[in-house]
Amino acid sequence: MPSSAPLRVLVTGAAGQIGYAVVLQIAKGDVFGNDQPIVLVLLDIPPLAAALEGVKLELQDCALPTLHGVEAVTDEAAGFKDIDYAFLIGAMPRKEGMERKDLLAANVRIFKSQGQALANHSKPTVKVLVVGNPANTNALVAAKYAAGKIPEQNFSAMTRLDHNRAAAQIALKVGVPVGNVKNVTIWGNHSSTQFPDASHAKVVKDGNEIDAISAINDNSWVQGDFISTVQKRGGVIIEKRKLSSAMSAAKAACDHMRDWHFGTPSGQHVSMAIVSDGSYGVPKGLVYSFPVTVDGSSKQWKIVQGLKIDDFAQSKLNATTKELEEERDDALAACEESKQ
Ligand SMILES: NC(=O)C1=CN([C@@H]2O[C@H](COP(=O)(O)OP(=O)(O)OC[C@H]3O[C@@H](n4cnc5c(N)ncnc54)[C@H](O)[C@@H]3O)[C@@H](O)[C@H]2O)C=CC1
Ligand SMILES: O=C([O-])CC(=O)C(=O)O
Repeated sequence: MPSSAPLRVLVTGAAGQIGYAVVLQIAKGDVFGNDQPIVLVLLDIPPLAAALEGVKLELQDCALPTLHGVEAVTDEAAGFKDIDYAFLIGAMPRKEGMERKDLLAANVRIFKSQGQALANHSKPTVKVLVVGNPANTNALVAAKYAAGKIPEQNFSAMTRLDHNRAAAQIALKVGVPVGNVKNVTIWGNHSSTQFPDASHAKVVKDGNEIDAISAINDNSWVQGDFISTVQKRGGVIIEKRKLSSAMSAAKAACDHMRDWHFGTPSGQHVSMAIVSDGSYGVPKGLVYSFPVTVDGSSKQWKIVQGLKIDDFAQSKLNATTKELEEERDDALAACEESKQ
C-alpha cells in the first residue's frame, strides 16, 4: 500500500496530444513508482477547460491506486501552487515546413509567465522539464524568470526523445534489442543542429559489451545518416502523421523524469538539456544537452566529464552552440517586448 505523502505533479498542455499520452503513465506509477501516491495537476488554457475536465474524469475512471487526486485548472497561480515536479508541455507545436525556432515568438511568453509562476507559487525544490518547443530556449527563459527563488539546476529541457531515437537507430543497425544499447549522447539543441554522438556508446552483442563504433563498423553511417536521421526525425513524423510526435514524446518525458527522481543506473548516462556550467567549452547559461548522471538520493545531476571530443565532434558542438546563442538573444529580446 502507498505510504509516503503525495507528490504534486503539474502537467501543462494537459488537454493536448502529448498531455493526453503522458498523464496515464505518470498516474499509474511509471515515473515515480508504484508505491508513490501522486496528485496530478492538469493545466491548460481557458478555452480548453471542458476538454481538460474530460481528461480529469477519464483519469478518475482509470481507478489507479497511486492517483490520490486530480485537479484541472486554467489559472497559473493555482496550477503552480506547491508543486514538486513540472512537465511544461503546453505550447504551440510546429507544422510541416517549420523549424522549431519558428515557434519562439509564439511560445517564449508562455515560459516567461510560467517562470514567474514557478517563483511565486512552487516549492523551491521543484524539478522542471520543458517539453514545449523550442525547448532549450524556453527552459532558459523559465529559469531566468524564476531566478532567486528556484535554482537554475532545477530546470531542464527534453532531449531524451532524441536520445531514445539515437539508441533505437543503433539497435536497428547492429541488429540487437534497444535495451542492449547504452550511453549514446545528444549534445546541444533539440533542433536540426543537435549532435547525436555514438562514439561513447556501448552495445551488448552476442553476450559481450563492446564499443558501439566497433559493433556498427561503418564510420560513414555514424558521421552521416545516423546523425541526420535523428536530427530530422521530428520533421519526418510531422510529414507522415500531419501531427508532431506525441506517444514517443510522452514516453521520453517519463524516462527523463523517472531518471531525475530515481537516479540513472550505475555505469549509464542519459541526455538532458541543462544550464551549462561551462563544461566542454559550452558558454555558461545556455540550456544545452549534455551526457549526465543523476544521483537519486540528492536528485542532483552531474555532467559526465572527460569524454573525448575530436575535431569532427567539436565542429558539431560549435554549430549547435551558435544556434542556441542566437535563440537566446532573440528570446530575451522578445521577453523584453512582452510587458507582463
Ligand atoms: N522536446 C521535445 O522532444 C518535443 C517537444 N514537442 C513540443 O511539445 C509541445 C506540445 O505538443 P503537442 O502536445 O503535440 O501540442 P498540442 O497542440 O496537441 O497541445 C498543446 C496544448 O498546450 C496548451 N497550451 C497552450 N498554451 C498554454 C499555456 N500558456 N498554458 C497551458 N497550456 C497551454 C494548448 O491549449 C494545447 O492543449 C509543442 O511545442 C511541441 O513542439 C513535441 C514533441 C517532442
Ligand atoms: O519535431 C517537432 O516539432 C516535435 C519534436 O520536437 C520532435 O518530434 O522531436
